[in-house]
Amino acid sequence: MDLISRIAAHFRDAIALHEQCQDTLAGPAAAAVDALVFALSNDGKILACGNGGSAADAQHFVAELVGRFERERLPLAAVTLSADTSILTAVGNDFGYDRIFSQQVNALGRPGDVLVAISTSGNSANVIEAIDAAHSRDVRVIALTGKGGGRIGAMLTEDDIHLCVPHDRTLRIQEIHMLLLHALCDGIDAQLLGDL
Ligand SMILES: O=C(CO)[C@@H](O)[C@H](O)[C@H](O)[C@H](O)COP(=O)(O)O
Ligand SMILES: [Zn+2]
Repeated sequence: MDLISRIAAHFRDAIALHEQCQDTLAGPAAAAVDALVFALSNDGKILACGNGGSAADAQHFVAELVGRFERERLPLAAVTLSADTSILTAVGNDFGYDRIFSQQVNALGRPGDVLVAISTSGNSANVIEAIDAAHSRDVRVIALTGKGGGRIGAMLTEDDIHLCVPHDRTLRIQEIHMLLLHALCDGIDAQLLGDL
């Protein structure tokens, strides 16, 4: 396949997946907005984590909550668990990589908080341990996954919210995850500030 056809195929595949997700994920994403707004309006905070590209997505999402999205508003309480290199290296070095997020959930998580846990495979051990820690601390979980949800899909409770992208390629799943995270920011602002 020549390079232009190869790139065009990315667009075609992404368009088809976006259309599919428009039908299946808008409802669960609206429930996620309600959960986030409820937490933020009741002194709760948002913790977000993921590995690799999902670490960048978590950071991107939190920056838009603490800073701003499209409109000026009060800063919102949110922390990225995948951004502090000293914590990540100390906990990873002393206790193991699987504990890098759960240690922070145990340090920071309080009942009424929300953990936004991002894993395209649904199988990253450190994200799984973070969700376990969230459950033990009455922190609600919003999980963004793909590939059928993996072990994370199987461990979520009725109180949690699962946004599972129906695709097997990490890059496509990440593209929808970022759209979802922007939709969550937009929904939060619409609830707090009114429709644009
Ligand atoms: O961004 C990418 C691939 O697009 C990679 O950095 C990717 O995020 C990493 O391989 C992650 O370790 C994958 O973890 P996960 O999404 O399965 O939890
Ligand atoms: Zn990537």
